[in-house]
Amino acid sequence: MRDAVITVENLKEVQSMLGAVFNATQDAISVVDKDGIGIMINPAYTKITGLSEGDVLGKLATVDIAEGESVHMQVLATKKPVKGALLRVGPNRKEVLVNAAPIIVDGELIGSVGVLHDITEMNKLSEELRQAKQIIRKLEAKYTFDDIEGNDVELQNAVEKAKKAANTPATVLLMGESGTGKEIFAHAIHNSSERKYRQFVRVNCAAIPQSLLESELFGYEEGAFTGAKKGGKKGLFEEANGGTIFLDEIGEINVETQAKLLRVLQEKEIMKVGGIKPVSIDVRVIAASNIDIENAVKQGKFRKDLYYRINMFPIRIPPLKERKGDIGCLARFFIKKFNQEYGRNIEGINEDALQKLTEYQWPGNVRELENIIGRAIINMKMTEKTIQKRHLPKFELGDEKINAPAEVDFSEGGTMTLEQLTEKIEKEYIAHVLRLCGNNKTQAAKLLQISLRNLYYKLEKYMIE
Ligand SMILES: Nc1ncnc2c1ncn2[C@@H]1O[C@H](COP(=O)(O)OP(=O)(O)OP(=O)(O)O)[C@@H](O)[C@H]1O
Repeated sequence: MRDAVITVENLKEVQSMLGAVFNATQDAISVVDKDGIGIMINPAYTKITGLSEGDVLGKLATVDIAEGESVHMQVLATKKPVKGALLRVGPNRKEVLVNAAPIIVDGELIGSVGVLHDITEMNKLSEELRQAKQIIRKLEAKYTFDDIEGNDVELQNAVEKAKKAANTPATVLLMGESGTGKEIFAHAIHNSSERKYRQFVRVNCAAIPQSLLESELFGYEEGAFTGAKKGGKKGLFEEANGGTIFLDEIGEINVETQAKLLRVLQEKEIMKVGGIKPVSIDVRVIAASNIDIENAVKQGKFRKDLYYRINMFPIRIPPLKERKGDIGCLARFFIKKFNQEYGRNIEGINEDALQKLTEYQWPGNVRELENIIGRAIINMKMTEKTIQKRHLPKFELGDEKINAPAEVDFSEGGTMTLEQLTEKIEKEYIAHVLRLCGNNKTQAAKLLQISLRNLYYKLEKYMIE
């Protein structure tokens, strides 16, 4: 008898504790009986859904649903819990995340309990996050057509073509030597297209090792290969969904990945590595190449069908040596830019210096001219206001010999292994050749007689900028 009293007292205690939790929790709770008829709700339920006890108790579980399927009814039908269902409830169509579980007593189903979490705040925050990301993305694709300097007729034709392309969903192929401004064009096309508030993703196809390229571009499923991340990985195409993907150095993609890329362009869907279900995507592709892809097609290195696909809207950007008339305005443009960056007040460049710039062949194109102007300004005294010939650094191919052996100092003999010494010389020589080519990597690779991909590999290995 005494034991029974204690149990009853405990039961009361437990009951009032549960009641307190039930009433105090910020999440809405609703309980229905085995027939799906509402029997209990807590105050948070009314606060979130706007429905009072009178609206739901004694009524079928579907009464509070504005959009979606009743989770209570699913639980009662299956006797299994339901997790993470998204529903809209009540007259205000509040968006909630619902978890529900069956109530089973002595093996018998007697009802279902549901917990509804208000996700309006979470949605508001994710929307704010999305907008913040958009702004960052916009900053990422930072150039517009106004940033493309130059009056040359062929360059202006290219700009006009790019503006037209921007208004269409067409795949664009930008062709031009290294440093001619392909990336600025890609940014500008994206920024004046209807996708401008979405992601712009740049991929340097030559800088990603062949073995990783496919999984980087298309992603992979969990367990696709040894070392694959748990949960798999999104590919760059998926990252760019809704926006633009800029495939730089597209000529460097291997033939197998070319086949996959062709499929993406044709079917507008990607297949992850190790995946079985294609994923639909909506991405505008801008490809760029500084090699002659038509030639690569003839040599069997690039798929003809892919070439036709990407060559729908070809735009050729002329090298600087073909538009020397633009050197003056570009030089002045970069002076202005460096004045701001370095806090200087350089007023211009004189005729002699300009003449020297015009005589040069500019293998590194506009990028090289930008570097030369930057270095000239660094060479100038604070009191000097005009760039003169003597301020220009050595930049003519031929001023230094490409094959000049690197200076090797053996005084520290014995402190380096042969491998370390070989690497040291290799690093210096690559940096030297790159400088001579005005940072034109394609030309440097050609002179070094290594592939562009191998050059990228070595640049990363030796951390050469
Ligand atoms: N017409 C231009 N007006 C102003 N700046 C330019 C122009 N063309 C190129 N530049 C500048 O030159 C540099 C190189 O341009 P960009 O990176 O777009 O060249 P790229 O053709 O993509 O080179 P790569 O093939 O090596 O990637 C950038 O700093 C860019 O701002």
